[in-house]
Amino acid sequence: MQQKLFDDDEQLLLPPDLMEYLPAFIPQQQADNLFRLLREAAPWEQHNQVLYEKTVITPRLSAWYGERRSKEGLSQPPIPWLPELLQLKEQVESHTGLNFQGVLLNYYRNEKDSVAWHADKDTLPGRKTEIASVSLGQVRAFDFRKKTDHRQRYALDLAHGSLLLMKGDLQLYWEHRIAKATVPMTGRINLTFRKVAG
Ligand SMILES: O=C(O)CCC(=O)C(=O)O
Ligand SMILES: [Fe+2]
Repeated sequence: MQQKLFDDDEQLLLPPDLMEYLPAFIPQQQADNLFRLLREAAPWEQHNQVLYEKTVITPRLSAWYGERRSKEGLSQPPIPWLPELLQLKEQVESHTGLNFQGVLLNYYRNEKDSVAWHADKDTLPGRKTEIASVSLGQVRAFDFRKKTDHRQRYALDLAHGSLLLMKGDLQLYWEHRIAKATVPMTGRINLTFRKVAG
């Protein structure tokens, strides 16, 4: 049976082997508290990225907890978890039956912040990439498109307190992004739980 992931007036029924979406994964109160805590306490950084040979500032802030790897794939010293994040990690793990060693946080401060089309590559050799993505704050549209046919393109609104599980061959054949918005928006924090260690 196909799982329904969009409103009745939207067409796409996403294959449940690629994505699962739970709009109210954590209670409102927990989502409110986490948003406030992380906005104040996370070690936010803004990075440079090379785009078409120009170095530009990444249009969002990011932070890590737990295990992580450098761009070159080298493991980095782990960053200690906050108790509230460990609790969320346990909720995600018990819901998904997966284990995650690290979490990448993105903070989109307003409508001008974004992440460009990409697929996530931090796959362990020989395994499918499974990424559990929790969203807090402002609802933003998550777009995804087929790498080989950009006309196959869909959008999903990621709600405050929601969980999106990306799995299977999604990272292999599809790209995703959070586009800049054309109307004013408040802050959104996204947490992507990742498998880092072996
Ligand atoms: O903010 C999001 O929902 C997506 C973030 C993302 O794609 C990433 O961190 O790789
Ligand atoms: Fe991503």
